Amino acid sequence: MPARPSRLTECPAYEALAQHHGRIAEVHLRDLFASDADRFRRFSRRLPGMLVDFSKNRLTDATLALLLDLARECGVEAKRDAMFAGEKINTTEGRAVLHTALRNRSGRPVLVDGQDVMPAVTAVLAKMKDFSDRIRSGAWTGATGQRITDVVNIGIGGSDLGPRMVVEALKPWHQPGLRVRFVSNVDGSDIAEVLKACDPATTLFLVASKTFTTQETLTNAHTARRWIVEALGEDAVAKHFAALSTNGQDVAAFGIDTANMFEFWDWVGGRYSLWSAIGLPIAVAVGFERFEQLLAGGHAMDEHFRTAPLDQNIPVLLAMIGVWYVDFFGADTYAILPYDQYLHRFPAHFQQVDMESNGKRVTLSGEPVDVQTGPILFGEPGTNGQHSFYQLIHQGTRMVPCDFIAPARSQNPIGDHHAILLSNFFAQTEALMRGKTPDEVRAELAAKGLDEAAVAAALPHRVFPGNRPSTSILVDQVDPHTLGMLIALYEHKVFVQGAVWDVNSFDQWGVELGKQLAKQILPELEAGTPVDGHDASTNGLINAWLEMRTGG
Ligand SMILES: O=P(O)(O)OC[C@H]1O[C@H](O)[C@H](O)[C@@H](O)[C@@H]1O
Repeated sequence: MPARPSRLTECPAYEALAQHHGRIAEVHLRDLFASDADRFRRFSRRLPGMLVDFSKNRLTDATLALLLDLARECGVEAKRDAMFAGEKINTTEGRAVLHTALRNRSGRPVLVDGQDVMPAVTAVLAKMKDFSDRIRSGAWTGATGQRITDVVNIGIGGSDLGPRMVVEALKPWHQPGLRVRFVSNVDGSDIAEVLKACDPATTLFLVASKTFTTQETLTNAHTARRWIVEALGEDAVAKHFAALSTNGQDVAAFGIDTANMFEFWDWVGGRYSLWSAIGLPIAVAVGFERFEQLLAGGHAMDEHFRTAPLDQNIPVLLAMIGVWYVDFFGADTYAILPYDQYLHRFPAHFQQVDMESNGKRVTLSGEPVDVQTGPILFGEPGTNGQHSFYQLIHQGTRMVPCDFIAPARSQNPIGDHHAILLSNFFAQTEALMRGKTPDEVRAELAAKGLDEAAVAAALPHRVFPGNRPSTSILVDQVDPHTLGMLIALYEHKVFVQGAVWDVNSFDQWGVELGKQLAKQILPELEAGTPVDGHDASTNGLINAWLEMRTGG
């Protein structure tokens, strides 16, 4: 593979795209649809159970060809193959990136440092099956012999968002009488509210932390441990705690029997870890068989990503469309809008996956990037978002590319709810694309009997420019397999964008500084004497808090 130019803007396709952008920026999507009856067919792709329509994006055949040229010039295919092959593509941490091995159902070995990781993956899966079966059947009992009714996952970041999102998404498959709860925030209110709802005799904690050093998780875990020990005694810990971690030593030091530890490995990134032992709360909530279906869905998307030609490759297409908006249209933001209540944590999970992966400012070789990188991601389920922030998406000054996701079939087919939901799903993308022209507004207002002056005054406020891009993803239903496909699709999309921007999508050094400073400040707060070692604002805030905290 010829080396890519050190700067993205020096890639021939980048230059060509910049010129092409000048031409396409003037073109309205309404006209692209009007002039091409075949546009939907040409700009949509299907996989079993999934339709991805990207025809309502600001692109033509020429755009797509150039975007795929750019992907090739950036070596996306070789980087993808390097990831699947277990090369240490997380260069700042010297680690392979192999969440794909966790869901590898192919029987092919996956080598890290010459060693096949699959036997260890399979062994942990077997242990997860055994454990989740025993919790669900009631064979695992607490210290007093009662069955477990509440499993509380204590974790944060990747050790919370992914499993929490999936557990929420698969609620129709939860076992009655067995609740899976999540505690993440170090704010004591988070754990306090969960403990209020639980009985120590029937509660089991999963302490989920890749490093087992995360302050929030350990603080919450210690509080949970005290709660169990106070109610049931020290010996109860073994029956009421398990750990999901890569760090056996610290798990043992915490006092959790390593027999109750579910291992994973440094080649699993935190935000990609829901497929690993971190997925144990998922297996407990919906059963191991369905957890395996989730893995199978992820694997199906891996196979597609690994083998499909770029112009058929859905993660690649979505990634390059994203690059198009970020780098050529200057779009700073990006919205994921699931029209499915069960997917309400999907945007929150991908906020971490995307923003922690590609929120980077230097290339792999440490040079400042010469283009914008990861966008600001936000989202809420439809239709709720429609009554909140969609106004800005329709009529604000910024372009906000949106992904709309909906299931064809509802898990709760009640009356006409689903048809109403989907009518909104279809209507929003149509409205964003078409907009409403001055002529249309004029005719509408005139029909209402408004006089000319009133029409003229109202007109600018009622016009929708349209031409606002969206991608629609329709899935058969939100079930474990489809959800696995969807998650892996977005993971790979983020990967491809990171490959184009030439950043390390698998480290997160930006999280460290605040952590270090908090460690310095905590003893100052505990000492309780006024401070003067920080900047004036930080000193002022700390000293004010020291006064205010007593409520005096
Ligand atoms: O799983 P842990 O080691 O406890 O890490 C939990 C989270 O905290 C870190 O600060 C990172 O920003 C996240 O990527 C990670 O998922």
